Amino acid sequence: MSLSEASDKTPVTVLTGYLGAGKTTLLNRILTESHGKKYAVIVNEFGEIGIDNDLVVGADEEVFEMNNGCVCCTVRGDLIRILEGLMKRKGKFDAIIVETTGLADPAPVAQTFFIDEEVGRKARLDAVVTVADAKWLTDRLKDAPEAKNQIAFADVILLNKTDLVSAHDLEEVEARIRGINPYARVIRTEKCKVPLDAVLDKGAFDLDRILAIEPAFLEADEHDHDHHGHVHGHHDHHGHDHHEHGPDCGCGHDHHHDHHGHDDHDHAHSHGGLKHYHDETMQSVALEIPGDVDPNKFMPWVNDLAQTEGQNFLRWKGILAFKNEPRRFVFQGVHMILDGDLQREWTPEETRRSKLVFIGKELDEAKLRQGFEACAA
Ligand SMILES: Nc1nc2c(ncn2[C@@H]2O[C@H](COP(=O)(O)OP(=O)(O)OP(=O)(O)O)[C@@H](O)[C@H]2O)c(=O)[nH]1
Repeated sequence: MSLSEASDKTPVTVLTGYLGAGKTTLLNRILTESHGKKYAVIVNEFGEIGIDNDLVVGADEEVFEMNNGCVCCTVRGDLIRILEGLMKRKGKFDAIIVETTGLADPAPVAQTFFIDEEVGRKARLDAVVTVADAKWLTDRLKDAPEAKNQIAFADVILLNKTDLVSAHDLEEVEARIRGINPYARVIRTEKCKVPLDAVLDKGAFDLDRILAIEPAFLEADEHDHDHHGHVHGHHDHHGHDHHEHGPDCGCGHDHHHDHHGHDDHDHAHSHGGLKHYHDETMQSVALEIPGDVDPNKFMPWVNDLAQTEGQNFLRWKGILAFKNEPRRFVFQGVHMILDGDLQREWTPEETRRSKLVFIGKELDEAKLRQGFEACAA
């Protein structure tokens, strides 16, 4: 991970969600609303002729398609080429939206913005937005590992098609989402009707908000601390490979991360009406140091962590106070790929503190905490 400035990079929104959830509906909304901005749209149709292209409206926007191969390998190459082409014409648009296929794992798409130096200098991953189908999500969480990953991965989740379910069922499905990803902002929508500033240009993944609300949700459940990152010993690793290739394709992506849908034994707890589901295959850990960290300790620690544990981290993010640094260090990771920026200065009203959150599988909270605390300045 290297240090760079975030300021004038083009924001990129990665749009994901299961088949039929409403991604195209959202995209059309973004492109037709009068916002005075120009978006370049990259549509990834997984191994088929892109019909989404025809469905996307908006005369001014340019739509690029990527049609070939596994998103994790060949498509990353395609994406880099398209992005580099776009960057050469910088100034013609304000932001980039990448719509991923309903089946794609968003990780390799998100990682592209950290991995490729040229792309990373000019574009920044703004947020991963997942559209979830209120009617079908609960079923898909049982039978489609991709659906769960997309929820776990998200910064913003549109819980769409609210017109198709009862208020009770909506509560249920939102509680399931929260059990997988307590950090995403969940917005209930019909036909993806949402103020665009809720999904676009969130900046650093809405990190302030995430880290501010953070343990409040989790700690509502005082009787059971282990959902912070309890390591469950009975995961079924069926090793099903949902990609066309084996683990040695060299793309650095985790091809064996799909637990095989045996996760229907989530625990539900109820506290004052707020139902809690703890997803057994997806956990989150939030860590805080009430002060500065030493970058000379932190950087080697996270880089090492990325190598050794990165497979299990879907997303990790943080805001850190580095010793003798007036600016906040904002950091994000997708599996073993990391990115960090020195951003705005800490304001006089803010207490300098350092926070990290992890969303992933088999997180060893005690070990992560110990490692992070050893980085204190
Ligand atoms: N009832 C209802 N239908 C919706 C809503 N939002 C979208 N739809 C419909 O759901 C269908 C799928 O929506 P799309 O936007 O094409 O979904 P998608 O995620 O792009 O689908 P794929 O490209 O197949 O992955 C369309 O017929 C939409 O009109 C909603 O809030 N309520």
